[in-house]
Amino acid sequence: MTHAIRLTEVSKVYDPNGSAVRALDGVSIALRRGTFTAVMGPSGSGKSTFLNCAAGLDRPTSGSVSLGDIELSGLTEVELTEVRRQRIGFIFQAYNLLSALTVEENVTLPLRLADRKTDRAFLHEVLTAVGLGDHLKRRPSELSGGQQQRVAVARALITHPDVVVADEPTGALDSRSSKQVLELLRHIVDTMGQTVLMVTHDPVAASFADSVVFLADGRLAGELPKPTPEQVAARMTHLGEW
Ligand SMILES: Nc1ncnc2c1ncn2[C@@H]1O[C@H](COP(=O)(O)OP(=O)(O)OP(=O)(O)O)[C@@H](O)[C@H]1O
Repeated sequence: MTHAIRLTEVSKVYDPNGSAVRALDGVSIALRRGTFTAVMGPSGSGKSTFLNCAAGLDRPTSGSVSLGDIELSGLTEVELTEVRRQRIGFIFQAYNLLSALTVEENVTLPLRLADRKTDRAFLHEVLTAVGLGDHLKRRPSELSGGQQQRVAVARALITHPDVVVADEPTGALDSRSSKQVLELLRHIVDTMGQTVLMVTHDPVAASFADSVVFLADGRLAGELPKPTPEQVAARMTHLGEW
C-alpha cells in the first residue's frame, strides 16, 4: 500500500435553504505515504471541505475516500470516530489545547481517550522533536503561540497516525514561529515517514511541502511539485483573487 489517502470522484453538495452549493466537484487524488502535500486555492474553493472529507470529519455526497485500505464511506459513525481517533492526527489554526492540562497531559490526551497506554520513550522522542522536552509540566497559557502549536503537533503524532492533517496551522503565528512549525512538519515527514496534508493561504508555507494541490470552484486545478513561494504565488494569481 503506497497511498495514505485516496479520494475518488469526491463531490460534496451543501444545500442551505434549497440553494445547493457544490463545494467539491468530482475530486480524485491519491496522497502517497511519507509525503507532505499542501492544498491552496481562492477563498471558498473547497479547501476545508476537501480536508474534512479526506480526514473523515465530513462525509462526501458522492464518491469515495479511503484511508490506507479502509473505505470510509462504509463505516458507521462510531467506526468513523474510531478511525479518526486512531489513525489521523489533527492540527488546527487555533491550537485547541486544553488550558487546564499540562503540556504532557495535552500531548497524551488522544491516547487516554483511546484507552491506550503511553509509550514513555516515544513521548520523549516526540517532545524532543518539537523542542518542548523541558516544558512537560507547563500549561498552555505559559507558552508562546508557536510553542502551543508545537504541542499540538506532538499531540497529533502521539498515536502514530497514518496521516496528519493541518488546517491553516500557521494562520495565527508570526513568521518566525510559522517557520519553526513548518520546519517541524517537514521534519516529521523526512525523519518519521509521516504523511502530512495541510491547507494554507500562504505561498511560503506551501513551499515547505513536496507538492501543492490547487483547488478552484471545488475542482482540482493543477499540482505543483517541488514548489517555490514565487511559483505558488504566480499560480494563485492565475487562479484569481486570493
Ligand atoms: N456547512 C456548510 N453549509 C453550506 N455551505 C458550506 C458549508 N461549508 C462550506 N460551504 C460552502 O462551500 C464552499 C467551499 O467552502 P470551503 O470552506 O471548503 O472553502 P475554503 O477554500 O476552505 O475557503 P476559505 O479559504 O475561505 O476558508 C463555499 O462556497 C462555502 O460557502
